[in-house]
Amino acid sequence: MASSLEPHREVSGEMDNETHAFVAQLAMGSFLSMALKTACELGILEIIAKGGPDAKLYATDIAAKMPTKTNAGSFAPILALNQDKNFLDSWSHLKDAVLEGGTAFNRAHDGTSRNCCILIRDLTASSSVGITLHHITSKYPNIKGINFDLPHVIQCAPTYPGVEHVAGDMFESVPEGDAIFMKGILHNWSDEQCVRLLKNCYKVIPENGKVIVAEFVAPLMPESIPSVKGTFLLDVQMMTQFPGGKERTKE
Ligand SMILES: C[S@@+](CC[C@H](N)C(=O)[O-])C[C@H]1O[C@@H](n2cnc3c(N)ncnc32)[C@H](O)[C@@H]1O
Repeated sequence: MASSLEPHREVSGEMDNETHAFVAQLAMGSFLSMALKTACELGILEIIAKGGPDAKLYATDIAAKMPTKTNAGSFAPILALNQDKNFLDSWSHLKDAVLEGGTAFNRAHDGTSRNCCILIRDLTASSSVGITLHHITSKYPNIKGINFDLPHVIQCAPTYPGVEHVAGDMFESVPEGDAIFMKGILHNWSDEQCVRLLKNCYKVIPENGKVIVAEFVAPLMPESIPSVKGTFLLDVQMMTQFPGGKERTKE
């Protein structure tokens, strides 16, 4: 008999985004109970329910009604609340089951983006042991790659053709490159730390250089689909493991 946990299609080779998101959900499932426990302890569910069915509550509105006082300053609980609330909102069936009250939502900002085309000769990447860079240089052997990471990580990195391993601290400086590719790096760090890192990247790229960032994009409105649930699971994981870490919206 078919169950909602069974995959809906055959997956061969590369996983598609929704399948990957579903696997991530299973792997990070414990964050749902952690977020729910925190929401209960902070009284978030009661506050939203008390707002009534038509209430539109921002995270700051909910934070203002919370009796809990923390030592972390006023910004930290609001930030944490946003992350926890987005995550819970993306589990709409849970929200519907628990809440009879209003909807909580986030402030929207307009933003624009543009596409760019890049030609890379030297590519610097912060990428652990260099596997991502190896995928790139094996397909495009004209690209020379520099895998940059902390010394204890570089120590364990295997040798790949076209990939040079360089050890250092990206908050001090990063190696030069026509392009700098960072996958899953910025979400570990606070906005201030990201700015510091991005400034270090800017210093070492040429005038027409590129900094390429690969991250999950958090939507402005939580939706109950696997890719969004996965992004907010990761958001909660970042919040719990890295001070200031978070998944960011496109803006
Ligand atoms: C989330 S992992 C990167 C994941 C990898 N890019 C991938 O796609 O699988 C973050 C990496 O940043 C490295 N890192 C952390 N602090 C660093 C620093 N100050 N300087 C350089 N690398 C650092 C970590 O050692 C780790 O390998």
